[in-house]
Formats: sequence, C-alpha cells, structure tokens
Amino acid sequence: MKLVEKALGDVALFESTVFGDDRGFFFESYNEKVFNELVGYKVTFKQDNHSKSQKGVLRGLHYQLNSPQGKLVRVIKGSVFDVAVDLRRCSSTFGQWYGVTLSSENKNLIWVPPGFAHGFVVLEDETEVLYKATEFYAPKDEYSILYNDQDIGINWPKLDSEILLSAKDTNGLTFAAAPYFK
Ligand SMILES: Cc1cn([C@H]2C[C@H](O)[C@@H](COP(=O)(O)OP(=O)(O)O[C@H]3O[C@H](C)C(=O)[C@H](O)[C@H]3O)O2)c(=O)[nH]c1=O
Repeated sequence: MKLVEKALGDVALFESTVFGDDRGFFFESYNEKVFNELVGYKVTFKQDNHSKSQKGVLRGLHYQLNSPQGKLVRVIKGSVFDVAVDLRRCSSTFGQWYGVTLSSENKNLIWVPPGFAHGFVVLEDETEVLYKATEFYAPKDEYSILYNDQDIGINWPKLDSEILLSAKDTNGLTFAAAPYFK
C-alpha cells in the first residue's frame, strides 16, 4: 500500500502494491503496520462491511455522531465514485468534499477518518464494496445528509441511469440542519 495523496487534512488515497504473475495477482489489502505508518497514527478497526449495488445506487452521506467511524474503503468488483465530507466544525476544510473513483481495476483505497460523512455512487452493475470501520454500527447514532445538498455542492459523475436511494437517504438532512463534530 502506498500513499497517493491526502485531502481535507486527513482523508487519504492509497494505491495497492500488486504482485502479478502468470496465475493472477496478490496484494495485501490491509496491513496494520503499513497503514498506521502512512496515516501517522494508530488505527484499530472493529468491523468489516461488504455491500453490493447496481449502477446508479447512491449510499450516503452517512456518519455516526457519538461513535464516529473511520472507514477504509475499496472496491472488489465494478467501480464507485466515493466521497468524504468534512463535518468537523473546527476544521479549515469544514463543509468541503473530496471524491475519487475506486474500482476493482485501480485497486485504490480511501481512508475516511472519524469526523467525516461518507457516501458513494455506483458506476457499474454488480459493484461490490468492502470497507473496514473503526467503530461498531450504531443505527440510533447514524445521520444521513442529502447527497445533492447545495451547500456542499458535490460534483457527482453524470450517469445514464437514475439515482437509487434508500428511504433513509431520500429523507436525509440538509447540511445546514445536520449535527456536526466539534
Ligand atoms: C451500515 C450497516 C448496516 N447494517 C444493516 C442495517 C440495514 O438493515 C442494512 C442496510 O443498511 P444501510 O441501508 O444503512 O446500508 P448503507 O446505505 O450501505 O449504509 C452504509 O453506507 C455508507 C456508504 C456508509 O459509509 C456507511 O458505512 C453505511 O451507512 O444493513 C448493519 O447490520 N451493519 C452496518 O454496519
């Protein structure tokens, strides 16, 4: 795993060190020692998640307020445009967003630290996303911000299919109404 770039202070994009041979490929998708050295602090993950979606599905923008989750996200099939939004009120990049394409082809990973909302739009059918979380799921502590909130102004890729949201995300909060991190 190598650092490609950092954004919004603490969001990080990594590329994987892939070993290919005539059988296929191998790469370490997560190595605690390497990851902690690259982010510059110790991170402990408590939960692994796996979701599958059709093209046009948009999951997010989600965060847990009192038990905030850091997420290390990658795509093992298909591709997504993955977005982090800085919800740390004291941050110089408060309210700003960063987005990257993650795919089974590029094998890149994004680190979305606690303090950010996270979401992605799916670019291909049958896309599968794996991500590690630093805190357990706490549904009563979870918030959803509208993906197209104008105050954030995320430049989502144009898709030739309809955006499919869960009911929770359809009824998400505006950025202005959402609770922030200190
Ligand atoms: C997140 C989560 C969900 N669930 C159950 C709850 C529901 O019955 C079902 C689907 O949950 P939800 O619609 O919240 O799933 P997503 O819309 O993919 O939510 C995720 O989407 C964005 C991209 C995120 O960053 C979060 O990790 C997470 O909020 O899985 C669990 O049992 N454990 C969990 O950790």
